This record gives sequence, C-alpha cells and structure tokens, in this order.
Amino acid sequence: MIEFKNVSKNYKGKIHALKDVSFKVNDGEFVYIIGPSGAGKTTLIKLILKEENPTSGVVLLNNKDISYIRARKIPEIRRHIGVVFQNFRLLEDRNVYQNVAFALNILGWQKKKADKRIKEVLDLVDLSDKEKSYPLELSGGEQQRVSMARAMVNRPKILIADEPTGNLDPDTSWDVMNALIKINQSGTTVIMVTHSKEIVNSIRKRVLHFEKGVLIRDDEDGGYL
Ligand SMILES: Nc1ncnc2c1ncn2[C@@H]1O[C@H](COP(=O)(O)OP(=O)(O)OP(=O)(O)O)[C@@H](O)[C@H]1O
Repeated sequence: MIEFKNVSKNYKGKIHALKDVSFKVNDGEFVYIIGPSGAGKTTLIKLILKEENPTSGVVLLNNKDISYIRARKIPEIRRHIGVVFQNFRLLEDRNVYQNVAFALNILGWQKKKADKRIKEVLDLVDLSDKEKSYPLELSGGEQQRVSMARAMVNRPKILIADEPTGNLDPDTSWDVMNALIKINQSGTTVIMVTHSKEIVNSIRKRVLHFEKGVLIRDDEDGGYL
C-alpha cells in the first residue's frame, strides 16, 4: 500500500514540483502516472523510493510513515520495491542469467534457491531461452524484460516502471507491457510512469494525471484523454 497525504515538494524553496497531492494505491493495483514534462512524475517516484523527502505532508508505505525515517532504514524499504528505467541499466559484460543473479548474490541467497528463483522470473518475462545471451545480443524489448526480471527476482511487493517503453518501438513495447501485466497478475503492485497515449488508452488501468505538480485526475480506468 502506498499513500500520499497532502504531499508537497519544493526544490530550492521556489520550484513547486508537487502541490498538495493525496492518493492511495492498494496492494495489487496497476496504476499509470501520466502528465506532460515537468508535471512532477519523477519527483513522485523519488518520494516513494526515499531519494527525496517531502517539503510537507506524509508518504506512507504499508501504513508506515516513511517521510522522516532514519537513513539507515532506507535500504530495508527499497528492498521491497523493484525499479525499472527507460534505459535498462544492464551490466553489458554479464549475460542475462548473471544480470538477474547479481542482486541475489549481494543478498547472500543460497545458490540452489537463487537458481530456482532466477529461472522463475526469466519464465515470467518470457526469456527462458536467452539465459546465456549478453545484453548487446538482445533487442531493446528483451533488454527491458531482463531489467524487469532483475527488479522482480527478490519478490518486491511493488514494481515501479519509469517510462519502461520510452526507448522502444511499438511492437517491442507490447511485449514489455505483457510482461508487466503478468507481473501485476502475480500479485505485485505496479506503478508505471508513461507518455504513451496508445498504451494507456488500450490497456485500461487506473490513471493518476498530473499537471504542474497538481493531481488533476484519478480515474479508475481512465485512458489518456
Ligand atoms: N533536483 C531538482 N532541483 C530543482 N528542480 C527540480 C529538481 N528535480 C526536478 N525539478 C523541477 O521540478 C519540476 C518537476 O520535475 P519532474 O522531474 O518531477 O517532472 P516529470 O513530470 O518527471 O518530467 P519528465 O516527463 O520530463 O520526466 C520541474 O519543473 C523540474 O524542473
């Protein structure tokens, strides 16, 4: 569960990136964050990830106020949130399997358990046959699905996708969307920032629409308008 209560964020005291924003996302929802450049979408994501603090108001994760928690508690919060970015951010000198395994190695997962989970998530994003490929041998859509598998491998409760199809052509974008829908159906809450009218209008989900830092529309299966 993610909740914003009257959240405002100012940068340098004068740039009002978010203004009095309130909304609640329940477990298992799929939500699009839309709005023009500068509307405050990235700022909203940074507040959820604790990369920024609100200027006023509170941000709650699972009913816990994370607005002013101590720095040493932040990694624990981030462990429950997977993130994928527009530009994939894969390690080019490691193959698909190794890219996905990386986070689990750091967390000290036992090899056999890790192997089982890596195979599960590669199947979830439909890449079981690409385990040994290197990122540069894959299409953009495949690379994005590897980054999704990597984000999901630790079973986060929430997946944040910041313009996941921003660098992709329409065909491969649909493969990425199918993988995101499957991830959501497996019980993960998905928050997706996007500029794509086509996607928002054809795969109907809840829409939070921002303009100049203000939440102007919260629509159950809204479309882009
Ligand atoms: N670190 C910062 N310092 C000062 N101003 C910032 C900072 N980050 C963002 N802003 C400003 O806050 C406003 C909201 O920016 P934000 O990046 O959240 O918008 P966005 O909706 O994500 O835009 P885009 O679609 O272009 O990514 C903009 O006016 C931006 O210039």
